[in-house]
Amino acid sequence: MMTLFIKNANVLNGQGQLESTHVWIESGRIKGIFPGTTSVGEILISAEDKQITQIDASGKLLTPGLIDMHVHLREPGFEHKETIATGTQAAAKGGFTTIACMPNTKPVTDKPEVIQLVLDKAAEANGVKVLPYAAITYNELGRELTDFAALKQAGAIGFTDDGVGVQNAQMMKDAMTLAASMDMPVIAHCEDDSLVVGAPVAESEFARKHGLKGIPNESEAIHVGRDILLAEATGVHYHVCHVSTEQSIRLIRMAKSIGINVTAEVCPHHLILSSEDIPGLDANWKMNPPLRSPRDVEACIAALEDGTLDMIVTDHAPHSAEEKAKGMELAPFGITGFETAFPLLYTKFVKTGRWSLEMLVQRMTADPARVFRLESGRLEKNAPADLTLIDLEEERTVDPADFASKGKNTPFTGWKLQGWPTMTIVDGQVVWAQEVITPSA
Ligand SMILES: NC(=O)N[C@@H](CC(=O)O)C(=O)O
Ligand SMILES: [Zn+2]
Ligand SMILES: [Zn+2]
Repeated sequence: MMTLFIKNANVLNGQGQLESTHVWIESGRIKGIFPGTTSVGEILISAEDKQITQIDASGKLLTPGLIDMHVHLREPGFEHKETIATGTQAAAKGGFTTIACMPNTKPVTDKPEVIQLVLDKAAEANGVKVLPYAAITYNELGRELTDFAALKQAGAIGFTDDGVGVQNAQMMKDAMTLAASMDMPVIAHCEDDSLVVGAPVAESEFARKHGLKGIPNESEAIHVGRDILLAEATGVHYHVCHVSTEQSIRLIRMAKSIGINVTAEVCPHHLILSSEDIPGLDANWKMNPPLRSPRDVEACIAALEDGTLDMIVTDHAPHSAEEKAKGMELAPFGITGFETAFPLLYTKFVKTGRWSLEMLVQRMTADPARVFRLESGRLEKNAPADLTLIDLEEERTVDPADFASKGKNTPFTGWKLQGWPTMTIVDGQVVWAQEVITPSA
């Protein structure tokens, strides 16, 4: 076990200010947090392990490791898009220490063996914590509930048919009743297929101009409304995936105000881009839910600010260049997310003064940890040493060629951003660093 001493890092204190801080890590946990004025020698003299790796974090932000509760790692079955090895490497490079992966693989994670396979592959990978979701229905077809008890036993942390909505209300109600009985959450991709019919982008001027069918806002919100009523009836913890519309937000806000157990997430792209930004028929701008109107974008930002939306997730959805080259109508939905998320949000919302750094960090650490009852997500004595170092000053241009992810499908190519992670630590082990670190006595 590595013993780490991170010195002179900038850490957010409870008041939202940055304070120079030393952090001592032993046996995978945070053993001590000291003001930067404390003499390093004095602290280290009491260390049992004398083989201590010191990391000089002067000028860098140190946060709890980032948590991403909605990602696609594509393995098993779609290894040409991503593998658990490449996906966790991309996650680490993006500063993420815990990620929760979706079941729309091939086979779908609808059986304990598939959950086990994901956990085995994750254990062989770089150390980033991988939490698997299991499917609600076999093959995500919406016809028959999976064996929730067996899947929970195998290590699933929740149930979702992400990729598609559960079309049948009784099926969703049965899923919620069963999940509630075993204290497990239901996580929903909200989309009513009868209102979508094969459209690649949102109903918008862009769709009209290019003669494309449009996805209406109601196709999302109608499921949110339905599921809130079912969550009220069953008492389940209901979590809404990738919220993108003003209408969904209105419903979630109302549900929370009367105490229904609903939580929700939002993606960086739905906070930053609208359908008006799509430059042309480039499928790197195609994702589900689609980019909506500027009004929806503003509603998402405001809802994240007031806590109606609880957390930020990337919905990291890698696809191959060949698949994305099929064009706006035929290419699959989805964009990569891990390696741009923090710099995008830092540059667009913190640098501009709209959000505090504290709020951004909370929505990517403490808030997901609270909602999904994870032990990580806080920088405290005795907490797991899941930590991320970030350079808030360095400006770099997004170039997919630099991604560790196999997925190069991003609409953010060429964007100049600040706030790049430089080191990611999981359970006290450095799982990724921009520069090689050598142990020092
Ligand atoms: N978000 C996407 O556009 N695509 C996801 C599926 C999903 O999250 O619904 C994918 O698996 O590619
Ligand atoms: Zn989805
Ligand atoms: Zn997804």
